Amino acid sequence: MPETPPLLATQGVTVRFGGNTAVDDVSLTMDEGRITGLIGPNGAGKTTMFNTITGLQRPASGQVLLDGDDITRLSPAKRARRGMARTFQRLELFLSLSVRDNVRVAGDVLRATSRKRFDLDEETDRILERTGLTDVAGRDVSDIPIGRARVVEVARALMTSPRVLLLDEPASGQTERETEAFAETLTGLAADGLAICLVEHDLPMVMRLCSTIHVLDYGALIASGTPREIKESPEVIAAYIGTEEASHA
Ligand SMILES: Nc1ncnc2c1ncn2[C@@H]1O[C@H](COP(=O)(O)OP(=O)(O)OP(=O)(O)O)[C@@H](O)[C@H]1O
Repeated sequence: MPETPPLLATQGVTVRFGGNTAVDDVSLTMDEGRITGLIGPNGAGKTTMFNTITGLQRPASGQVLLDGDDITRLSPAKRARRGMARTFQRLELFLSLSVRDNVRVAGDVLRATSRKRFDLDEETDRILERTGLTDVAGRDVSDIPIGRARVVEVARALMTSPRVLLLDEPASGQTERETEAFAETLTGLAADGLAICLVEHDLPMVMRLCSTIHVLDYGALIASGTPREIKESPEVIAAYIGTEEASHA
């Protein structure tokens, strides 16, 4: 029996900006039903990896595979249609719209551009409930704490019914309590089968939620493993965990 390929994989991905190698020969995987961490110091190449996986950045070499299919040349829109969704480090929300409308509009776009048929209001309510946003649904995004606005971004990404969800520093700006609730939401989403990839400087959160963690340093993958393996890796301690940077995490 042939082995089932990971839901998402990169193979030997290299990205260069002029003479600077931002990502250097990186191979990693993400599986359905799991939260995978992608960590490393500032400038290590995490966002560039997300951009390459979602199609915003063309790699100099290497492949991105979804279900084992090479999607390296597909546009971001085609990848989205195949089940990829992401959030950005900077909030990309409509500040003067309500939380509900910010989420609803993503479903509206999906209905207009795909053959998917669903009740938009029902689906919006379901996602708001799923992400714990029902209590602020009617408020303008500009009027809620930034930590909860980050969850609105996630809710919006969920409206496209993704199979892979890439989150770029989703907990930044969250209070401890918000992070606690958010972590529970992510665990629930993964339990439903979603593959989640988390770029996050909050190391305790990453260690608690992720089954596998990939560590980048200066563009190179220096370790991949369970939280325990990562915590004990001499390379990771030297490059990241042992540095002052990690003490801010
Ligand atoms: N569009 C670009 N043009 C030139 N260099 C870039 C570009 N985007 C990223 N870089 C460089 O590539 C390297 C990796 O950057 P990237 O933003 O992927 O790191 P990161 O791990 O996401 O960092 P952070 O934790 O600060 O978000 C850095 O040296 C960065 O300066």
